[in-house]
Amino acid sequence: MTAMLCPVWRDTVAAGLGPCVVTLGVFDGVHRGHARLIGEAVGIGRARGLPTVLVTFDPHPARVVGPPRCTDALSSVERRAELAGELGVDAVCVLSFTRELAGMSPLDFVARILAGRLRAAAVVVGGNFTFGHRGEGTPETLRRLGRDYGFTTHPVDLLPLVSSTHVRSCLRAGDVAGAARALGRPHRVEGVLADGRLRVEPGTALPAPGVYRGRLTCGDEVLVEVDAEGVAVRTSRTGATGLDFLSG
Ligand SMILES: Cc1cc2nc3c(=O)[nH]c(=O)nc-3n(C[C@H](O)[C@H](O)[C@H](O)COP(=O)(O)O)c2cc1C
Ligand SMILES: Nc1ncnc2c1ncn2[C@@H]1O[C@H](COP(=O)(O)OP(=O)(O)OP(=O)(O)O)[C@@H](O)[C@H]1O
Repeated sequence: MTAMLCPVWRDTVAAGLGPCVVTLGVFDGVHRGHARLIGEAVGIGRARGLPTVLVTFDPHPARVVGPPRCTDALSSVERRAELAGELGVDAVCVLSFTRELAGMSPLDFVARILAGRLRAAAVVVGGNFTFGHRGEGTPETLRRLGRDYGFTTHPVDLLPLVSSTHVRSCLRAGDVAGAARALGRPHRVEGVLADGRLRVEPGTALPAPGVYRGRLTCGDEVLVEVDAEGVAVRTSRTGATGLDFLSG
């Protein structure tokens, strides 16, 4: 499939952005639950004739605040934007998740960012979404504040058993088929091939050590071995590529 062009804005929005539909969250991996949320946002945008903006956080909030947990990346921000674009999103806005952002109250976040910067006319979140200092804001908080700040709030029922955490634990167990079921497509890692090894960004979510069948972006099916050092790929190709994990 050809990648849809989806602009990525970092801590800013396009000049002259008018009212828009916003969907909010980390969206790591853009799994089937995220796709449900994005579908709802895009549907509202089309019905109202407004652009849809996906707002995401980088780095993962759990790397900055809260109890430590695995945040190995299922996707880069650029890959998230590519997948969101394929689902009809018009632009991705990346908010740097700093301690300063983490300290903002739900009211400040709504007033300064959602209403002030993004001019949100509608906000779509999953039923379990939290935001603001100590994660005190909920979809109900958004609904209440939205009445004052001029946006509607649309909480979406969670697709059961699908989360980025679940995909990460499938991968840790070497269950690339389970990861693909939750994602709606095979898990992809991106990197640079040289001398039969794929160099990936530190912090990339890899399946457990073992041998897998994979497919490079060029279409070649390849044997892949994940080991303590990283990823060995049986190919003579070199250069930047994606690698989809097809089966274990
Ligand atoms: C303005 C703002 C402040 C936040 N402050 C905290 C915080 O103090 N502690 C915390 O654990 N998470 C905090 N978060 C993270 C959220 O609870 C949540 O993880 C994040 O919005 C991503 O939502 P999602 O996990 O549903 O994608 C904050 C988020 C936002 C947007
Ligand atoms: N299964 C799901 N169905 C529908 N919406 C979801 C689902 N999982 C998450 N969302 C929503 O998608 C947005 C992004 O959520 P987030 O990236 O935290 O997903 P997550 O899969 O729960 O991640 P993690 O497992 O790392 O906490 C949030 O608004 C969240 O409520």
